[in-house]
Parts: sequence; structure tokens; C-alpha cells
Amino acid sequence: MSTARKPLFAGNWKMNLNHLEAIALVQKLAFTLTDKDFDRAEVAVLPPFTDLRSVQTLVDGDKLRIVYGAQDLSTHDAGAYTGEISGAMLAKLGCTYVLAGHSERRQYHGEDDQLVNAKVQAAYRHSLTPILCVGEGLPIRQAGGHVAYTVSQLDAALNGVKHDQAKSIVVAYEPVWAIGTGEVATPEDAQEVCGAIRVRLAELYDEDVATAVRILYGGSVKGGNTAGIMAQPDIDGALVGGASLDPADFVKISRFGEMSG
Ligand SMILES: O=C(CO)COP(=O)(O)O
Repeated sequence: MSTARKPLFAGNWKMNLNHLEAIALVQKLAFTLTDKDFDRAEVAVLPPFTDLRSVQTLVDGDKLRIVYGAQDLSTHDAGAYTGEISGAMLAKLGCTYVLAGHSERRQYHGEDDQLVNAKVQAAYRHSLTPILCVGEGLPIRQAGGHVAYTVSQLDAALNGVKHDQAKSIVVAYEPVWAIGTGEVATPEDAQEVCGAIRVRLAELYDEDVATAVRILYGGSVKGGNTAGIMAQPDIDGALVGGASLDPADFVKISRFGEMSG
């Protein structure tokens, strides 16, 4: 972590919690997190689409400092695309962030680099900040190709993205073998790839972009392993799956793994 960038802890709820459960979880987080916590780090939740309106009403009504976003968006802005949700709709719901290219979308919905690039562009068209997810599967890691593979995903996703847009992107390095498996990457393993992502951003754009972009680690992050991850120079926060459904653990993660704020 560098003091130049505000850390971001984002909870990807995946397909969990209905809108009533969403309200209860956000209320619990809001009750525990203090202004000091929000001054130190940005805390975001990424609920299912059906929860977003309820979360918006709660956040606006109680003037909460928690921000929120969606887990996916359409490459299209409107039209005959049954079942899709546009960036315009998410913007209207007050979303700050939207995931693009989560490994579960790539794996179960056949999203390739070109589609992920189109989703990143769609997010920018509606002033949403993309959280671009990249990361290798186990065979690539075992063959030693993890840095090259992840950097090539980054290259493809940023195709046509302009300097000022790139400056605001969030990149999440999520090695597929560490997602939901309890198998967390060592802080050094995570740093190796996150550092390479930052070097690549400087090559693709310039130092200005490389210094500004927040790079998160994701994959079995818990309160107990956050401090080691956050001690790495190129890791600026975490994208949290399972542990983000547990308010006490997500608060601990948001406090860099410390118990109290
Ligand atoms: O996919 C993830 C977040 O997007 C990580 O999930 P887990 O934290 O459950 O491993």
C-alpha cells in the first residue's frame, strides 16, 4: 500500500442476499464503521442487481459513507437485450463501481478479453468506475506463466481506453485458484503480479496513471490475512467474496486486518 492512493475494500457478494438481507448487512456495516475508518479507506459493497435500489435508498436516506456498485453490466446502452442491465441503469441507481471480467463471468458465461474490454468501455460511457478483474488459473501458475497471462488480460481490457479514463480504473488481481478455495496467495505472490500490473500501466500510459491506479488483491481474503497483503507496496486494497458476507470480518478487513478502528 502507498499513502498516495486511498485503499479500497470492496465486498463482492456474488449471488447471495436478497434485498432485505442486503439492507440488514449494510446497516450492520454502517453501524460499526466510523468516520475514521472511512477517512482511511473506501468501503464498497457490490450486491446483486435486485438489491441495488434498496441499498441506494438506505445509503442516500441515512447519508452513509459506504459506496456501492454492481457485479456486471451490459456492453450495450439500451435495446432488445433480454435479461441485460445497462450502465445507464446502474448510474441512475447511484453506483460508483462495476466489476468487469470477474473470473466467474469469464468461466461460466464465456466472457473473453474482447467482451471485457467492451464492458470497461460501457462503464466509462456512464461514468462508472470499472473494477477490472484479472488473474490466472492453476495450470498457468504452475507453468510459471502467471505474470505474462495477467498482463495480457490487462492489455486487452484497456484497448482504446484513454489516459484520463485509465487513471481512474481499479484493477483487481484475483488468481482463480485462490477464489473461494481458502487457498490465499502469499503476500509476495500477490505483490509480484500487482507490481507487474503497475509497471505495465506505466508502459501503456505513463507514471501518472501507474501511480494513480489502485490495484486490489482478491482470493480468500479474510480479516486474518489482510494485514500481510496490505503491507505490500503495490496492493491498495482487497476484493472480498465470502468474507464480505460476514459484517464483523468485513469490518476487520476494512481496518487492514486490525480488530478496532
Ligand atoms: O472472487 C472473489 C471476489 O471477487 C474472491 O472470492 P473469495 O473471497 O470468496 O475467495
